[in-house]
Amino acid sequence: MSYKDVYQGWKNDPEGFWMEAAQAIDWDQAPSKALFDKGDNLYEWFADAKVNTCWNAVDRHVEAGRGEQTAIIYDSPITHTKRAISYIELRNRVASLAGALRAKGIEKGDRVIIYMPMIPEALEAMLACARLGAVHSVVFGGFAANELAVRIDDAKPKAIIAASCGLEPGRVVHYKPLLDGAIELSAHKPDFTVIFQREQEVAHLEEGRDFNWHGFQYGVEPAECVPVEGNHPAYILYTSGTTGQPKGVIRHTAGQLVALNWTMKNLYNVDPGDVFWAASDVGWVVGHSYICYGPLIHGNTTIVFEGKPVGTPDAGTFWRVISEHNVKSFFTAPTAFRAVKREDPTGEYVKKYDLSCLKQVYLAGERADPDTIVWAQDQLKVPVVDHWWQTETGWAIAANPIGIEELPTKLGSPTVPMPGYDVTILDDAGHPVEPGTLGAIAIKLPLPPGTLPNLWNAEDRFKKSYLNSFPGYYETGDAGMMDEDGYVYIMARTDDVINVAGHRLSTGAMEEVLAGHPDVAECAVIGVADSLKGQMPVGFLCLNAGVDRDHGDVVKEVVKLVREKIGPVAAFKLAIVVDRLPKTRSGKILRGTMVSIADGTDWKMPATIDDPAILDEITEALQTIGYAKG
Ligand SMILES: CCC(=O)SCCNC(=O)CCNC(=O)[C@H](O)C(C)(C)COP(=O)(O)OP(=O)(O)OC[C@H]1O[C@@H](n2cnc3c(N)ncnc32)[C@H](O)[C@@H]1OP(=O)(O)O
Repeated sequence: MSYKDVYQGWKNDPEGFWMEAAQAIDWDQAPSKALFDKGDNLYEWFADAKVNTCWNAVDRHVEAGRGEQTAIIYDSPITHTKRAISYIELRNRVASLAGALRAKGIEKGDRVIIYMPMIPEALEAMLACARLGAVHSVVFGGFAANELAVRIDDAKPKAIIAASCGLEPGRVVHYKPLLDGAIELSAHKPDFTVIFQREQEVAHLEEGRDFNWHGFQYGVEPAECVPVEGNHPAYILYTSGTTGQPKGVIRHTAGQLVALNWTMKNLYNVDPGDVFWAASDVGWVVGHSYICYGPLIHGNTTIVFEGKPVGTPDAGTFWRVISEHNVKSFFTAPTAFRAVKREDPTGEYVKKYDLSCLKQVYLAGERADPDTIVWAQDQLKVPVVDHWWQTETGWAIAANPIGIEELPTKLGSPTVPMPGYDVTILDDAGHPVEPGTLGAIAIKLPLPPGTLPNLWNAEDRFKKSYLNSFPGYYETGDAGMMDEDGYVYIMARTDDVINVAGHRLSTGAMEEVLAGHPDVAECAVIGVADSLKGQMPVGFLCLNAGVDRDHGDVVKEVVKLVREKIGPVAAFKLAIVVDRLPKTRSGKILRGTMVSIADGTDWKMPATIDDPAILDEITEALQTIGYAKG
């Protein structure tokens, strides 16, 4: 069948399409129907089913006689470690961990925060929660204690599972002190923590609160898989919004199982037993969907890679891993390829490895620039698929569905909508626009299985953020267009969220930190174009009257403050002191115009600007740090 047939098949009978896809899942109680309309534009999928994620991701493969197949390959160039874990080992390890969590009181519905680096134990912790029906919330290791505390207060976890440390090139990330700091800062206190002690740093455990990963499993009864309702939350994953308070995206159990399983063949073109590698982090949605759940549900081998595209030890690391572990489909962020390309533009490292196993490459997390795609195509000689999705959707909105049919690539486009997504471009008044016309990218409701049904404890915010602007549609927050062939083009965000090295960050959250500096009266943060990371944040600071300190010192202090409060992942390194910020007459800061000036792209004087002279001041200030060169 062609893509067109499959997409049309879904359009003709959406529920039939997903009921058929649902047959690939082992149900404790099969769903009576696919879609449940909850009213008020809220929908759930397979809500009346009973099912367990861990059973589908682990146990069923053992039951089917594939227990000896490798489930997880751990490859850590940082620690010079490689390890393979079979499905049977994974089942035993997860059942034991889940048993220990249960013995300490964790039950279905309890929240468990996971704060771990890229080690197999992070996946085991996720799966152990899934086994019990506990709702995990993984927090990325590059976030600081304050961000962890915000998530603890929102999710109210009964337990936190963490590692003693993470390892970044050249430095140890001291997770345990960060965790202790977060618990100190948060109003909600977990009952207990479980610490995986890494040999690179053994952390102090607080008697009665902190338990050793191995020790607390001693003598416990392994836990069986607990069937949960189809609409039971599998996890909460926090993502940046326009303010410092992150949004807790909920993923329902059954929808995730059905949708991710469908994508593994139809989009990523792998069969059970094939090796699939997503070089991301468990702290991001890619890590949830395509390091942990998708490949395991589908019976693939997944890779947990603890390293970087360059420097661990060189720009050939990706190719070594692909060749050594027989990777068939590889998923990474454009920023990672840009880093490799910068060090090895002519692909000398590529030539050192036999990459005949590699059949296709997938890029996501940020817009893939044509240069990077062409470079990857030339070097790797396989299809390079840019695809577009979001933390909210959990899987691709638009892609080239290679497992169905390889469509022609159009550089700059992540190709076409996937079944389940009725993508529409709307004007400001909410009317669909003609092909080739720029507008807000919206998706006609209902969204497909596996996407967010709501935000954790924040239904009003969910409606305000996604549903209210265009009634009957999900607002993606991206602007773009579709061409005559139905190809989607993503051009920009419609809000103040920026994307730095594939990490979605809130400029609003950074502004909240800058505004907390005692010498700062007013501030703005924008994302400027960066040839490596896509975008980089730049802060503008207006100091309080009477402050005559060295501007360089204030800048150093705010840079440190953002690292301490949000974390190194914010990559906030640039700030400038200015006298005034450009605003409209109603007081709105003209961030978009500031971005155009910084990037040297065309811009028009905003009709509502209060004082045009301020834009000259901003231009001069940006030139002092190497931007706005025209
Ligand atoms: C499709 C749906 C989605 O969008 S899901 C999100 C998809 N995004 C991704 O998968 C992210 C892709 N990006 C990456 O993997 C990395 O940025 C790559 C390309 C590997 C580069 O890494 P790196 O060189 O560390 O740069 P960076 O900008 O990521 O890091 C900035 C600073 O943060 C630090 N950091 C990073 N990760 C961690 C971590 N897990 N724990 C602690 N710290 C971390 C880095 O060390 C770096 O720190 P520093 O400022 O250099 O001191």
